[in-house]
Amino acid sequence: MGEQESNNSESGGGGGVEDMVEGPAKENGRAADPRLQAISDAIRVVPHFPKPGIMFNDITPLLLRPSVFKDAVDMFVERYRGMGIAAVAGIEARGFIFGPAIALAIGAKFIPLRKPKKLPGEVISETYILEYGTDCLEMHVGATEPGERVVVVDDLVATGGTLSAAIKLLERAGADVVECACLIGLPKYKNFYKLNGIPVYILMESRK
Ligand SMILES: O=P(O)(O)OC[C@H]1O[C@H](OP(=O)(O)OP(=O)(O)O)[C@H](O)[C@@H]1O
Ligand SMILES: Nc1ncnc2[nH]cnc12
Repeated sequence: MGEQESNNSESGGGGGVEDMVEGPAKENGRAADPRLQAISDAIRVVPHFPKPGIMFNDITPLLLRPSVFKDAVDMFVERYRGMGIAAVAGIEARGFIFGPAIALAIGAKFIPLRKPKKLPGEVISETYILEYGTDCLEMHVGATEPGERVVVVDDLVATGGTLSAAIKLLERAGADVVECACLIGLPKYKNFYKLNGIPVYILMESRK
């Protein structure tokens, strides 16, 4: 089993606030999408989890409300349907909750980007720095073909390190990463995203 590794601890290079796509709350100056309030209300902010000082955005209450969960998925489906997206790449673990539903609805395949030593086949790897530690993502060799249009899905972007690692994995395999999509963006980091020029679309900023 081969493994190719690359380290993005110096951040992805390029990027910055211009990579941020305004979410539906502000898009084109229109009124906020009426579904957003219930989505926002269903996200619980837990102080000091998993470490002191971290305000943890917990999406599990949203999953307990099927109509609100569906609205969140639908908002991404409405954005990406008809855009020639061949694959949705979901980031373990919480990108696995939203990504497959979006992929099925737009007729795309789903690519799991997993934490180390979970995928049984040949993988490529990227290490990255988190708000509260370091981690690594892996993807099966052959999961995507050169030139395929891919959207990366996760629940939340904080520093952008995880999305940056995902973009690098996909681009190393020749994919055309169109956009990253998250429910939540942490505003304290939004000027610092390093995502190699790939836009990040968020439904909302964290309330705290
Ligand atoms: O923008 P960043 O600073 O990289 O942080 C965002 C990432 O952190 C969280 O996952 P986490 O690493 O906690 O893993 P988990 O979903 O397995 O709990 C979240 O689901 C994102 O994947
Ligand atoms: N504040 C936060 N809440 C939930 N997930 C996170 N991942 C990184 N920072 C996070």
